[in-house]
Amino acid sequence: MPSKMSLPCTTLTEIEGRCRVVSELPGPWGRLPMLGDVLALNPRKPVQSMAKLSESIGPIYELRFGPKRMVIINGAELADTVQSDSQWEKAFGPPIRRLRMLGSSGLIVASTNDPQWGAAHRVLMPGFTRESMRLYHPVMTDVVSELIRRWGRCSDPIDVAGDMNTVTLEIMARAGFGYSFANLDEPSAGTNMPVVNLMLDVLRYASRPVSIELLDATIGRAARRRNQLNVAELQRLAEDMIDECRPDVAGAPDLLQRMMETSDPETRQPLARSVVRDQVLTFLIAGHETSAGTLTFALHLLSHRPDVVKRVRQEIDTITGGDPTTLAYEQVAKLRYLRRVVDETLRLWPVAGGFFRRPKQDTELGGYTVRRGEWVYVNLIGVHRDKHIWGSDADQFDPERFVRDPSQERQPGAYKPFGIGLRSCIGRQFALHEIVLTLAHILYAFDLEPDLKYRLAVDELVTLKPAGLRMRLRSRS
Ligand code: HEM
Repeated sequence: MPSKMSLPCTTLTEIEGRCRVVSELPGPWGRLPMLGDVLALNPRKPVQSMAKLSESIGPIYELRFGPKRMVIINGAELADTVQSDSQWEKAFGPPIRRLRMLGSSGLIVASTNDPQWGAAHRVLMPGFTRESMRLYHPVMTDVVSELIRRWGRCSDPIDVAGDMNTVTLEIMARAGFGYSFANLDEPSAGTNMPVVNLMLDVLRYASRPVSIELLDATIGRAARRRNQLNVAELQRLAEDMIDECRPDVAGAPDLLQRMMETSDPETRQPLARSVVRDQVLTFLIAGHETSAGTLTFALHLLSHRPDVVKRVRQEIDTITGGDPTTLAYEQVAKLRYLRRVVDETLRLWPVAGGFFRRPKQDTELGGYTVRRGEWVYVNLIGVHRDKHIWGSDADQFDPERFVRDPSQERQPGAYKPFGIGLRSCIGRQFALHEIVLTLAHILYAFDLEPDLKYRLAVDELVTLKPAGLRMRLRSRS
């Protein structure tokens, strides 16, 4: 029998006082000297290729890029292991790290130890309570109603992702910052809203492959310059919003008024203007792109499922008596079937893609050792389609999965579209309310006619989104 020392690919590790042999993590074929696993991933679709790789390698594997190792997990049980905030913390992978160019104290990109993150987090959290959500509801309704009126006059197929970006950005700006980019009722408020294009350009630059980043100093100079100009323009826009912010007299501050008028309850200090500006940009980008992607996926899936749309309309009839334009704040939470549709959409297409964690100490993950500080990427496509949890039809769209059955409680890590722990999404309730409300209005007003030639292709611009989806809408009235 060979000794432990002669076994290939093994290391010894001490875990919970037991000494055990742990195999080295598997990885993809074709690793290049120096460069590592660059050929294993489609650089334009890293999240989808990581999920694909897990089909051949297994739910846990490593990718190496130069000296850096990244552990990828694709299963619900493994995702469970990285939940604890006392043992794991947020890590910042390439696209999120690059978004620091917009402002380093933004909630998404700042480190948890950064005092600015703590201060902004504490000041903003009350902006997402039920009371605050109640204030955003009429604003959301106004914006969506404007879109419905414009679509009602439009006979051409619509650019779904473009219009969803417009509607969610406008909701974020009006509800969060008392600012309006456009009245969506106007014919000109179509898919080419300049600020949406500006943000998409910045996201495109942030999600460019590492291999292209190497060219920044040479042929990538022009792109870098354009990105700097885009970032400067967005920062100017955020400054304008701050300048235009008026004091809250009604005792119902929006997010911007809250940041301008409230001190950090812990330090009693107000937020610095630069910190406020970083949050405005963070919320404009994080608060619209993800919701827009989810709405776009939902409309794509629903356009092929008239049976589901029919049930959604029956539910709206029951709750509102047949007029969704009167949908009140409390009624949105009662649209339970529609909420299941949204949950299922986010299961199949978790628009954030995934998130990075790192252990605070050397630790065990799925029988392998992960060293303190090493990056672990939780690939949500893999986790949310884990057949051990979701069944052999995990790739199918079935909102019934989310009917609550206490006897079949899933493990906590199995469904995490909004992230984990302390650094999970602060805008979760905002997003769910806005998405359910928007879908209720759209599905009640229009029949969705899919382009039967369209095959779903998913772009990755930091977040996931259907590419080139167009759809014809038929007014039901
Ligand atoms: C369907 C829509 C959304 C999804 C799927 C989503 C998902 C996520 C995820 C996974 C994270 C954690 C990222 C990480 O760990 O690196 C996150 C963080 C965050 N999200 Fe969302 N999000 C959505 C909508 C929103 C909205 C509407 C807002 C604002 C109103 C928002 C604001 C934020 C912020 C500020 C953070 C950073 C929180 C922190 O670390 O302090 N998100 N989101």
